[in-house]
Amino acid sequence: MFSIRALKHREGFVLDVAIQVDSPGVVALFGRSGCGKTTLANIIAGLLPADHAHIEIDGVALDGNGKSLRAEERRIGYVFQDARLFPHLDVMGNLRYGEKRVKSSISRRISLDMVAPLLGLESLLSRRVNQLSGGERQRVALGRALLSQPRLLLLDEPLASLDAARREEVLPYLEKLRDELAIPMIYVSHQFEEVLRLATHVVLMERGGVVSQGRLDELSLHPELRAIVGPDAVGAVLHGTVTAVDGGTGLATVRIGNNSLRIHLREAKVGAAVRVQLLARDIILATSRPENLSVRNVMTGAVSRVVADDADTDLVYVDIGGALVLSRVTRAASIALELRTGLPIWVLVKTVSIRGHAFYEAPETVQERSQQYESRPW
Ligand SMILES: Nc1ncnc2c1ncn2[C@@H]1O[C@H](COP(=O)(O)OP(=O)(O)OP(=O)(O)O)[C@@H](O)[C@H]1O
Repeated sequence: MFSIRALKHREGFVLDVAIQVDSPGVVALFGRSGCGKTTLANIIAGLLPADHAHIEIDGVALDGNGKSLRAEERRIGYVFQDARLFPHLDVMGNLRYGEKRVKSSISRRISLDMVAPLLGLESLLSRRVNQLSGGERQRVALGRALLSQPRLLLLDEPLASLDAARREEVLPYLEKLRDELAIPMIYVSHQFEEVLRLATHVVLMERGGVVSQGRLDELSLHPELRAIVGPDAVGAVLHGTVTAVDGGTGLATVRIGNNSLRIHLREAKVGAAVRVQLLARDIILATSRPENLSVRNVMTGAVSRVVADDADTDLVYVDIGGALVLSRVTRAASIALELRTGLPIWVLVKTVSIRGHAFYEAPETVQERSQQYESRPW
């Protein structure tokens, strides 16, 4: 789907990246401030010339082999931190602007009738830009970008200027774009929460380079990611499948590895693929089967390894059968329990502490949508 190589020298900074993503979905560029995310996004969009670039999206070469398409020829819908709407136009006028930029030779797959309900814009169409909240502005910016019939949406920290409540308001719309339109997206962020909810592939960047890339569950325990998000936000990200939903309690049972977890999930459906994060600080370990506890989620596994995190704390990796969970325990507890590789262990986690809101459709569904998408002549 994406093949990106870019080299750019700036005073005191070198961007040198190679990104290869074969699956459809949302590719998150994640890293600290100044690591080069926006520089790369601008090169992809054709707004910044690189010293060397090879950019291919869905088999279409945008840059490379001596040919570089101009920004307006790339069909990339770029949404920035600030919505950059036209203040003299109302919402409808801003959306129509996106449509006007489309060449007649391109078939229009995305219509205003589709975008308005998808982004909850129906009641806002006649509003002036200065009558919109920050979240609404970003939704209009997304709509305008979509109506330009992009082959790729490039979102550079689209929620960064919003407060937490507004971010929560916009995030479900981004999830809908990912799941219902299956439009390829590159999502630039330094907010792990957003990556956790949206990304299907993560590119971890540091000082102008790619440290690692892959699925978030594979990268969640990467030391560099740990260093960026900090000890309190460190935890295993796991993929599982909903096997049951209890209508009474609203709890979904999610199969992960050889174990099951009960999780609060919005709109959980049996068979849906789910992503959950278990923060290392919330995981309790026991060396014998625990009884008479209020904790609902008890998984079984074996200690995979124990590593020192700091002077007083150990990180314990537990294999729960095909997946690793991380627990942060005091060195004193680690010694008292004689934690060591191979030791059978029970892993406890309170339902309320599981971040299970991030979920997406079964990969095969996304794959199917993507194939439909690719078969369209636009
Ligand atoms: N116009 C410019 N001219 C020279 N150097 C620049 C320019 N813009 C950015 N840089 C430098 O390039 C490096 C990468 O910046 P970039 O904005 O791409 O990082 P980023 O990861 O997007 O950061 P942030 O998350 O803060 O937006 C930084 O060292 C920055 O100082």
